[in-house]
Amino acid sequence: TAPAPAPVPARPLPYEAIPRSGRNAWLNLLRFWRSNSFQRFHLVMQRNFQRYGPIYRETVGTYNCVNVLLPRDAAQLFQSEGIFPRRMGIESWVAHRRLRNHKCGIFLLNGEEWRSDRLILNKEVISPAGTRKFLPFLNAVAQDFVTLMHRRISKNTRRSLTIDLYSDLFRFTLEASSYALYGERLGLLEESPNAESQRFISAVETMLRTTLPLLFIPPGLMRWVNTKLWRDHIEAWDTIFKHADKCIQNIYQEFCLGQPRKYSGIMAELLMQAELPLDSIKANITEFTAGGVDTTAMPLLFTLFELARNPSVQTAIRQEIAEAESQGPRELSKVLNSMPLLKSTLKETLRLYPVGITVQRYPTKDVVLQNYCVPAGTLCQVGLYAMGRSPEVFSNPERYDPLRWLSKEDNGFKALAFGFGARQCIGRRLAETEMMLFLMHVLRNFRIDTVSKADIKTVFGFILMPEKPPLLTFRPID
Ligand code: HEC
Ligand SMILES: C[C@@H](NS(C)(=O)=O)c1cncc(N2C(=O)c3ccc(Cl)cc3C2(C)C)c1
Repeated sequence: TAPAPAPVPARPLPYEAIPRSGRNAWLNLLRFWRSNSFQRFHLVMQRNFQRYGPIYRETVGTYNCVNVLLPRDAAQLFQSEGIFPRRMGIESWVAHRRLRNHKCGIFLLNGEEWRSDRLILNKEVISPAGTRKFLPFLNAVAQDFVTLMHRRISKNTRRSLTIDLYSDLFRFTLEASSYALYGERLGLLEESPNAESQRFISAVETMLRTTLPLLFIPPGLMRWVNTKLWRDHIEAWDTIFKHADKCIQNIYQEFCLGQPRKYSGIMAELLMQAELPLDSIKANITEFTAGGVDTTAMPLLFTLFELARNPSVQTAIRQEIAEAESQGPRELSKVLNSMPLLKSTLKETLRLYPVGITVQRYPTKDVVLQNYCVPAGTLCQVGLYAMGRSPEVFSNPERYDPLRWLSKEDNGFKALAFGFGARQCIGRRLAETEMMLFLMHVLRNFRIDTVSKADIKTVFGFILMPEKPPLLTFRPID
């Protein structure tokens, strides 16, 4: 009998046929606004995927977007992103820059402007050579964090400390990223951290929190709809820029007095290279300063919690750290590269708790997603939170199991927490290194326990965060 004819690929269905969530865009916005669904945006997306399948269209106000969650559709978006990949802009941020006559950093730039800044910044911020230079700075801060915890515990009659680590983690990530960026210690891990830096940390939190409701309002409207929200947003931005400007001034003075002989951070390298004008360096360094706090603190909190409620994983990592140390003193980057389980633990945390809950792109050519034709220029986004918890993508998705990343299974386009391609997170290496060094030193010195083993509820406040920070117990390991 003749072989069965090859299956003819079904002609892609038209764009209009893509399942849609909710009919009326403005009704959706109202519903969202009233029920404050912005904070549960990641859960709304997850429910929509369960209801409509692996692709659906969403219109909330002026925002129209095609949502996908399968790795192969993420790969399709990567294939069609072009050489100037683009995400949805953040009007309220751009509006502040215009109001204060500041340049934008690469997060807000697009096209040729984005690409020329990005290629210059890559060399100091994300390249292996750049990472090796700032790695020792991050290590020093991670060690100081352990010293701080020992000091606190020694004050206790009990040989343990049960604490809400939230604010300490922000101090750690700001101290570490500022040291890598400016080559200068803020002293946040001392007994009495200085008030100005505390103000900066809370300004970043206020800015992120007020960004959320402003995301969905057309730019012109936002000033009138809710003046308090807008005023708080601008005030927080001004505090952020004032702090970054002070740090930049300090290093700029020193730089003018004579070029530092040894490496003294990313900012100094950019000044010496003189490939970027000073106002572009300032705009980007400000983004990195503010973008390096909450984004890295949250995954550390989630990791410590998961290791506390998965003690066997915690023990296995401690074993891996001991083995890495037993191979004698080596360059730190080599030590980190010999801890695959620790690196997979970060991937596992970011699978269940992705800091950025989506990756967005505007395809530059028509693309077929789930056999639907999506025209070029349509905003598309990969639902990272939903992907990370989808049984179609990960077996036993609710299980915290870092070993899943070490199996020979094809994990292509499944670890997207830092995005993909030329426009992926430029802070990726800084964040990964900072988190690995922190966990290496903390796990080598303390056993982590948690009071409650119940799942942490998450809220979306421009970044994914815990609704209530978990209480963690630190017990020194003699
Ligand atoms: C030091 C700064 C810094 C840190 C730390 C940082 N980011 Fe980013 N991230 C950026 C910047 C800047 C961009 C925009 C890059 C661009 O548009 O070229 C970005 C973009 C992203 C994107 C979008 C990528 C894409 O393909 O569109 C994701 C996702 C992301 N970051 C995730 C993370 C996660 C997860 C962490 C921490 C665990 C993190 N970031 C920490 C600076 C940082
Ligand atoms: C959470 C995630 N959102 S995303 C990029 O995936 O949509 C994200 C990932 N990496 C970095 C950030 N940043 C911040 O937090 C932030 C604050 C203030 C400024 Cl001036 C600049 C930033 C950036 C965009 C760097 C945010």
